[in-house]
Amino acid sequence: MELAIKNRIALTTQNFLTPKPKPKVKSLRVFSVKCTASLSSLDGVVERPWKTSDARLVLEDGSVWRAKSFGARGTQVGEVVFNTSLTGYQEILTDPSYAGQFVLMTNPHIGNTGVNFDDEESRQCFLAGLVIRSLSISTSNWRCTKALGDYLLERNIMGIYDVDTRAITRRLRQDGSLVGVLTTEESKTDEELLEMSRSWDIVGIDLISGVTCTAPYEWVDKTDPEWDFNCEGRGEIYHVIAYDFGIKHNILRRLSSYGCKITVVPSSWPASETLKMKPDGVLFSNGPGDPSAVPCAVKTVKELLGKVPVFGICMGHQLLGQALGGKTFKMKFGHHGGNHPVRNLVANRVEISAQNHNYAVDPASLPKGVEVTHINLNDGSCAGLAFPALNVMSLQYHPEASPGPHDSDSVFGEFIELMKKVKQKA
Ligand SMILES: NC(=O)CC[C@H](N)C(=O)O
Repeated sequence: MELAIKNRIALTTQNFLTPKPKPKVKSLRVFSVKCTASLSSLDGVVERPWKTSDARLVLEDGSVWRAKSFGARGTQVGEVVFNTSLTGYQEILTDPSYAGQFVLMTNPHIGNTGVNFDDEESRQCFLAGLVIRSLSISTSNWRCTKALGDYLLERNIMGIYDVDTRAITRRLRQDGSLVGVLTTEESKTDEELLEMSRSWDIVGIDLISGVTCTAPYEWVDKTDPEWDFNCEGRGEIYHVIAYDFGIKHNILRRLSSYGCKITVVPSSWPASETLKMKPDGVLFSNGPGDPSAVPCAVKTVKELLGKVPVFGICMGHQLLGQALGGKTFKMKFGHHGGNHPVRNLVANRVEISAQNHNYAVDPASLPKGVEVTHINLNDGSCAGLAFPALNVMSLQYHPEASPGPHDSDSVFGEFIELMKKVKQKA
């Protein structure tokens, strides 16, 4: 590794990877975004043409953020994470890996392209809620079929806008991810909401069982030919069993475009049943929550190791890391966005990647023979693994993008090559 990169990693690793102590609450502090125009002299005479704040986000550090609600109403608890993607809010909203989390978008303008049916990444929105700075008052996109607010309302997801997302992001970077409670209920006091946020934790909870499919099914959809790339002329069919820990549809579309016949199975599907189906390869998908809270999934992964080529993405990578004997840990505020530089040590190139995770595999905990194939250049964390002796490959991030750059798409081709090599040997 070049010295400049090594130094950069040494500098940043300490900041980003240290565990977070519970924040101390001195007193509740209220923050609200000021209106840019004022009708104060006319107050009480005319109705304000804009909505006034009707929601609060109370963080476990005692900060109270006044906001305006859109989408569903009620009270919801979750972990607040920030996402730096400039586009693709609908794919983010439907990524099951966000279950239990509020996604705060750092891009201040959200909603301008509305939503459409084709950009869904799963059957529903599993996230706790959406936090944005400014909600677009109109939608302007030829693919739009619905406005964002109506979509969230229909899916019973809370959203807030006119919040100082920049200030919250700085706080999360400083203190680490924070639990928060979002409410539109006036009757709940700030103290009650603070108490609620401090008595909930995302660590140690199995969130996979709430998002996985209930029965196996065949996946048939490919990437729309108009938008396909990288995989022309691959006619050969490989049968892949995809474990659904909260799988994003674009993983399935890309595998299918690359020439795979896919059977998606629930997270609890026994390894023995998978082996009976004689697949050419197994995919372990992305998924929400703490990877060390799902020992059953790790057991399944372990039982398949060495018997069939396997590819893990995000949660799948973390489960593989554990199955190989390693440990995962919670990061300070994780990686969420479409602009993460990763060094691919095998191809010796840098790829800009889409990421969404709060946990990582500790490379020091891995046994001999396991290779770190990719590293995140922002903080030096492990972004990919391989164990060639057992035909294992994995990425901590999202080669399927959706949303995000496509630099790492060719990894699906590498999985095909791995399956081909093993099949030819058999
Ligand atoms: N996208 C994912 O699979 C996320 C994995 C895991 N839930 C994490 O936050 O690290």
